[in-house]
Amino acid sequence: MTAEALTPAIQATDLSRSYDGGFKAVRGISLSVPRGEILALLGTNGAGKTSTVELLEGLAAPTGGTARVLGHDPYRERALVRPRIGVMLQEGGFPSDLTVAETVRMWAGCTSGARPVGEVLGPVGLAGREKVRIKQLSGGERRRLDLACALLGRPEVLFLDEPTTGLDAEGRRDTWELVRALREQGTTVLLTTHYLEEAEALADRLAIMHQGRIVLSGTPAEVTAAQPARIRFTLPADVPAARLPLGLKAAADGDRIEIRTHALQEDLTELLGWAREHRVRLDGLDARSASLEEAFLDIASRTQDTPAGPKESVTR
Ligand SMILES: Nc1ncnc2c1ncn2[C@@H]1O[C@H](COP(=O)(O)OP(=O)(O)OP(=O)(O)O)[C@@H](O)[C@H]1O
Repeated sequence: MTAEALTPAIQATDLSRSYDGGFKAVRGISLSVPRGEILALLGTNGAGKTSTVELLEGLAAPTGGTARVLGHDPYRERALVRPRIGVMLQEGGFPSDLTVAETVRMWAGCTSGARPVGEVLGPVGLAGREKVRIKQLSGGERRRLDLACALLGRPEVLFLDEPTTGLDAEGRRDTWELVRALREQGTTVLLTTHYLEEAEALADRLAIMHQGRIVLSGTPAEVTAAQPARIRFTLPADVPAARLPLGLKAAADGDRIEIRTHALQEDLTELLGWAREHRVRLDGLDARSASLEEAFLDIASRTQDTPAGPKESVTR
């Protein structure tokens, strides 16, 4: 195996970016995406995802730290990196009077080794729409056209910034299939998304950004496992929460009880055993494992003053 094949497709080390006026949008993030993997970058609005992706795409110079794409600095060595990557921005911004085919041909003119128009329109579901003008396309169709253009140069690394925003459920699934097929062919993908189920369905690894930092990362299973599971129920009015077994870390909100636990099966067994022994009815009993959504909401609820915790990196 060559040295290049062993280099991660995308690597960021302590990367940061400040805008004019001094606002720090990216505050020292480190991540590494091996070749042929999909990394989903998640975060609330303004977390710094696009600012980060733009650094990795070579569209802006970092204020600090380093970025490497296919072993090169994407900003300083743009001429080397650009032909090997595909970029789907949040808003393609194509001239609205051009047709679909004209747009792809125009884009192909700026792409080294561009494949034929039909080869990219078919997979994104725009076959037969060649003569339609951009202004007549739906929002979802424009997103597909953005994707078609990003695929023109058979990129080794593909950056997708919110690729399925505006797509209906079927269009979203089709895009997922396409992205999975690209991974099968060895393409490395970095995607940002607001859809947690998209990240869960596609990504080998996730990184959740908050206020310019990566605060949680790992495989979808690891990120979810870091969160406690929850058991909820209501106790009868004549049973005070203090009578619950001490080992259960229960919090009461009126008569509604919540237990957050990393040992769901054991704690649920203990609770049900106690309820049976004392003939207590647990109304509205609900036990559920942690979800990515909970991990995300927990992070999103952190305020500016809350420390972001130890700096975590997405490395293997
Ligand atoms: N050109 C700019 N000048 C100054 N501040 C900017 C600029 N672009 C972005 N920002 C700020 O940087 C922060 C991060 O923005 P960024 O677009 O990277 O976040 P994001 O995670 O991609 O958000 P979204 O999910 O809304 O797309 C935001 O507070 C934003 O207002």
